[in-house]
Amino acid sequence: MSDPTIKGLPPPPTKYDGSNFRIAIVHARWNDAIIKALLEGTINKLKEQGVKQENIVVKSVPGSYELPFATKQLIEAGKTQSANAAPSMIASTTNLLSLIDNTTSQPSGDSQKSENTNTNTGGALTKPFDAIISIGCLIKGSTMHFEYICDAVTHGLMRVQLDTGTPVVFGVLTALNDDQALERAGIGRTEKGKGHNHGEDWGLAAVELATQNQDWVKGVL
Ligand SMILES: Nc1c(NC[C@H](O)[C@H](O)[C@H](O)CO)[nH]c(=O)[nH]c1=O
Ligand SMILES: CC(=O)[C@@H](O)COP(=O)(O)O
Repeated sequence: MSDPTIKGLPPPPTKYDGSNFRIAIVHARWNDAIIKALLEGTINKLKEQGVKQENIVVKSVPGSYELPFATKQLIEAGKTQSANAAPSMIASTTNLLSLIDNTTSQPSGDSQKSENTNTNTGGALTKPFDAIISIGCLIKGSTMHFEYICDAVTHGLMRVQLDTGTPVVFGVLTALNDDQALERAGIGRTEKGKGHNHGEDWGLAAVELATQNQDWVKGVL
């Protein structure tokens, strides 16, 4: 086992506030016991940073090979949902303003703000996703299938985030055996102990990148 004082993710440089973020998680179902542990670790860490349960959207696909396509489609679906919600948001804001001052008022610049933080009647945000976490677990078998899927998924997820401008956290374990995967899901069963749930690192990365990206897209450094 590597030296934990050397390898690993240090605490984030600052405490991030995830309370206004909308995060999507898309996970494969292969190697389900490991996926379930990773998913729990990810969601717990998101909520620990203030992301609300109603603003965490979870979808699943059969295997890791489907992750890049599903991730891309989820990002686009979030943008479409936000655009569809915007007119109703403006209308309801206008109606509310006219009720308040009893005169018809044009949507203020604030309506732009409401478009960016749309909420529907359920309280869940309907703005585009601030980050996506793509979770899978690939375990080497006896053929080259493992190598090809690992390579395709890795490059596919990187391309999705660069093409869309939405942060995509790489939550895919590429394990050579079951125990390597179990240890990285925090449910190890050998003398090495339970290990560390990498889902926690992915939850941290999602909120950090969402925070930094909201400044970068506005030209704030
Ligand atoms: N062997 C694993 C797979 N294989 C399935 C593929 O990901 C894919 O669903 C299939 O080829 C149909 O397109 N998936 C994993 O996530 N983990 C594995 O260990
Ligand atoms: C990651 C895989 O696709 C792998 O589990 C498939 O196993 P095999 O190479 O024995 O078919």
